[in-house]
Amino acid sequence: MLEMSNLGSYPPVFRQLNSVVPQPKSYSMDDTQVSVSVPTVDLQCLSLHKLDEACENWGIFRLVNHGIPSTLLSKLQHHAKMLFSLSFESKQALITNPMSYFWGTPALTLSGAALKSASSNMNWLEGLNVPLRQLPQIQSEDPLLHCVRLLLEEYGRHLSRIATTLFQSMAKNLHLDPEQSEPMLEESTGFIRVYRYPPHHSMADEAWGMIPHTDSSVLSVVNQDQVGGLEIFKDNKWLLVDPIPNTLIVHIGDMMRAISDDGYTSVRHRVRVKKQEERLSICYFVFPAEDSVIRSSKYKPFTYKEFQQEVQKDTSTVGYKVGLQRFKV
Ligand SMILES: O=C(O)CCC(=O)C(=O)O
Ligand SMILES: [Fe+2]
Repeated sequence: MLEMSNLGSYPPVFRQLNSVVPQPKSYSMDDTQVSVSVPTVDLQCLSLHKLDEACENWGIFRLVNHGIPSTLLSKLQHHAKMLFSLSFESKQALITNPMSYFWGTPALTLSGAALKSASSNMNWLEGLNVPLRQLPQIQSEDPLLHCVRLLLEEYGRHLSRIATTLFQSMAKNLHLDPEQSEPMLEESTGFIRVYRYPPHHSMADEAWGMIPHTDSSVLSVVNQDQVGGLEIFKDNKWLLVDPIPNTLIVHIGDMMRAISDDGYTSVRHRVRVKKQEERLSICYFVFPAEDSVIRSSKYKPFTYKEFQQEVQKDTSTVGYKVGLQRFKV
């Protein structure tokens, strides 16, 4: 029996029973699912060597002892779940500028609206986009939104601390000049995406919550619930990254890859959704200062702003992100 409760909270496109989700051939779901144990990095006793190895060989690691109270993590998950369980129409009315509510794609315009893509790939997700710098401007009368805002503010402060500590250690490992590396991680660019991946009722057993991609960020930090579904591409195989309570998953993004002159990998990843269970994740992304030039031997000098414009153009015209390849020397 399919889990049908609260159907009205899902965007209409996700409500049809027995709909066939278009799955492009290159994203077919017939591969086996094997779990992988990604390297662990301990933020309290940070080993520069372990961190360097994880960034170089994996582009992803599990962060433990990160200093975020487990009560904050569970409160945030709980309140985000409550917010998503409101009716679709209430969410559209309630979640307004500077936040935004979107579904079907994680690619957004600068104003936070879903970006029109040339491809017909449906990402089985709905989300909340939250630019951290603008969070204090949100003065909602709604008690739930107010509570979510306060929790996100506290969570955002922890994530800024974590990203800065990790980036400074990576910069040390890469022997970057401190003056040049400082603007490569600009805390004020940080934003949070809260995603709900609805259960799907299509003919297939599974669907893509998010199709394969690399993140455009310097670093991304994922806080997933216990449902699972995050996969990485390593050694020519897709591998499952199982959830472990109170740990975070850190991805190296494209900007860090360029900053490290391709010394670090930006890992390809995707999210698989299940038929019965919805999944929730809270993700943080941080970038270089918009106009700071990223210089390396592998790429033409470029700013994050130029990179982002290229990604948006490719998504609307070609249908997918080409990314760093566009800037290769
Ligand atoms: O929900 C997740 O676990 C991952 C989300 C993600 O990869 C992204 O937003 O780029
Ligand atoms: Fe991602």
